[in-house]
Amino acid sequence: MNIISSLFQDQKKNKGNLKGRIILFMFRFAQLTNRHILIAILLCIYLGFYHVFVEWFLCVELPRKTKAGKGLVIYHGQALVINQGVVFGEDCILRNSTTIGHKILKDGTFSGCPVIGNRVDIGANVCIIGNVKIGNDVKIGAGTVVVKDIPDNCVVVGNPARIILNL
Ligand SMILES: CC(C)(COP(=O)(O)OP(=O)(O)OC[C@H]1O[C@@H](n2cnc3c(N)ncnc32)[C@H](O)[C@@H]1OP(=O)(O)O)[C@@H](O)C(=O)NCCC(=O)NCCS
Ligand SMILES: CC(=O)OC[C@H](N)C(=O)O
Repeated sequence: MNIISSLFQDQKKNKGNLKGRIILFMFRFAQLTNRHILIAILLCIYLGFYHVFVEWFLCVELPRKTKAGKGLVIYHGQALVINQGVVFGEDCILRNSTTIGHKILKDGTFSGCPVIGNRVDIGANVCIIGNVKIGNDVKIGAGTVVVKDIPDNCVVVGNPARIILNL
């Protein structure tokens, strides 16, 4: 993944959305520390600042280890919680009050995390949990709870998510 080109694409996609731009700039910069332990050591004060400012003040948990393709958009962002194991494709949209992460299995271990395709538009108040795969070109309606795989090219809504439209 090219962090610098992702950074430029994110900025382009978040035009007019200063808060999204700031969060994503700081996220991509924090991702540089994934490249080598020495970079992480050099930037440890920055990582502390990223953690306090973005997580505590802006209420967006977007760990530096989360994999995200270029062109990520964050609208509003409050109460957005993403697990570090989540993978996003390119040009995905995230909004407020959304949780994407793993679940605790019956034996007490953690499941895998969602793998999300390209051009997935995730509405407000969505939960996507567990080892699920979301296809490309998917719209996930506000308030949807996703616990199973979603195929390409569709719109899903509800709890549990159901397809209302094939695109
Ligand atoms: C899912 C979504 C993309 C569908 O938009 P749309 O294609 O214009 O769909 P429609 O409004 O024509 O609704 C189609 C049907 O789905 C239902 N529906 C739409 N969105 C729904 C949702 N989020 N949850 C449950 N049902 C929903 C409608 O009630 C309608 O049902 P009906 O056919 O029985 O009357 C949109 O409703 C949505 O939720 N977008 C998220 C945007 C968002 O989060 N905005 C907040 C900004 S912070
Ligand atoms: C809450 C709202 O309407 O926000 C609009 C914004 N463009 C979005 O899609 O998130």
